[in-house]
Amino acid sequence: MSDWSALIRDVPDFPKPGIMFRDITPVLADPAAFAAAVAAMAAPWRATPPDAVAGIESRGFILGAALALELRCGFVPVRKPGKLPGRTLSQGYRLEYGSDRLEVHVDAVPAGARVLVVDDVLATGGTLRAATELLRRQGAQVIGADVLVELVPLGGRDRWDDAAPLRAALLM
Ligand SMILES: O=P(O)(O)OC[C@H]1O[C@H](OP(=O)(O)OP(=O)(O)O)[C@H](O)[C@@H]1O
Ligand SMILES: Nc1ncnc2[nH]cnc12
Repeated sequence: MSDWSALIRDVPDFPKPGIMFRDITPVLADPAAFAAAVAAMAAPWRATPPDAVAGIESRGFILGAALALELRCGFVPVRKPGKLPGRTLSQGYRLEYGSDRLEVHVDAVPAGARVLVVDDVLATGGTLRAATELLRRQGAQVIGADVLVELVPLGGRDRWDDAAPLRAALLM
């Protein structure tokens, strides 16, 4: 299996001074590494796959869509404001280097559908928390969350604090 994690590149002071940015684009650019990374994310969910993967814009779209194909389920976009054409629900949040809002279509999934929330990086945890609350407000049953990389010192897992499991393919 490819050591995809060795391809993650550290970029200091991006997007702001003091932030060490973990850049996953070299993993995505390498076919064997990309496939191995998605397989690692899929492994915990293969036995009981979700009805849908909800990917968080924008890096969560790349991994979430690949994971949905791998797990043979649907894909739901959780988007930044003003991008979805239908009626939406909206939720504000703070992340490691700023604040933003997320939106989801009111009819994104049927009530009670089993949804897995997916993103590339768990940092302070605000993004994943907001996406999960938004999907629950929409009527989804969030069965868990799945990230490629968990930045352990930033404490996102404490913020998660949820009965649904949070899986990370790599701890840094
Ligand atoms: O755990 P947190 O502190 O909330 O941070 C994690 C979030 O930060 C990044 O998203 P960003 O908003 O930079 O968007 P992008 O995917 O469009 O680059 C990353 O893709 C996660 O979604
Ligand atoms: N340090 C970091 N590297 C990459 N993505 C991030 N999202 C939030 N913090 C991040």
